[in-house]
Amino acid sequence: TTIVGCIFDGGVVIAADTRATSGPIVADKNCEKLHYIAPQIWCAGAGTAADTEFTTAIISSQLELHALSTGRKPRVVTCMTMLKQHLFRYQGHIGAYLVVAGVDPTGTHLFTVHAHGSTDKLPYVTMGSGSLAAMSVFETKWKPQALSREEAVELCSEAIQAGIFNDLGSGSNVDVAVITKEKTTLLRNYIRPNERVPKLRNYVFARGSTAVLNEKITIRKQDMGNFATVHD
Ligand SMILES: C#CCCCC(=O)N[C@@H](Cc1ccccc1)C(=O)N[C@@H](CC(C)C)B(O)O
Repeated sequence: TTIVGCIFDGGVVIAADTRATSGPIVADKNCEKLHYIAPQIWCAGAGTAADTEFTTAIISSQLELHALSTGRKPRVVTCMTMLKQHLFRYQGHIGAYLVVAGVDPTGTHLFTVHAHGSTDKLPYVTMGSGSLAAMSVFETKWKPQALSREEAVELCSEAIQAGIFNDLGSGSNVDVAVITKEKTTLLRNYIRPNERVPKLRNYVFARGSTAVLNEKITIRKQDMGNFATVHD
């Protein structure tokens, strides 16, 4: 997996590839790694598919109950804290490596949460087996000046593509989610760089397509008797 997150002036972008693997086998060529937590909080997941799916669903549910009991909009830091405490309790046995991003009344936030429960708060992050390929893009192209929405989307898309093309654990398509104060936009399969083109069913070549450079006919000794002696 390659997953990334990047803050821009007005919100935050997260993106992911769509490959699920089981050893050397591609188990799913177009799976979803961007998970809904709350209207303006989304999570990208790497690691064990089941663990990322269930962990985000459980915390999404708990966060909704928390928002209802407080009567306030859910905060990204609350989501991050619930995730880290859950994962720490299981001492890393829940293989969920998450990028948590969103906008709440306190502002725009981007965190990473690792399976053992450690967290980081940064302006751009990468996770998964393709994270080094993706980080090479950020370390080369990211700038401290505020990025525009388009710049952030392009940068995240390029970082994911670095993972898709250089990491065997990543592949297929690019999914993107753009979260702003106004709304969240999920761009499923934003880029499809590995479309499978229809294969030609049959290959017919005209005679002479391949030049015959020389011909050599050998008759076996024991076959010599099989030819009538021809005299003019
Ligand atoms: C078979 C099957 C379904 C997917 C199995 C499955 O979790 N694959 C994992 C790799 C893995 C991990 C731990 C045990 C085995 C296999 C996988 O593809 N993880 C990607 C993210 C998830 C959300 C798709 B990525 O991190 O590479």
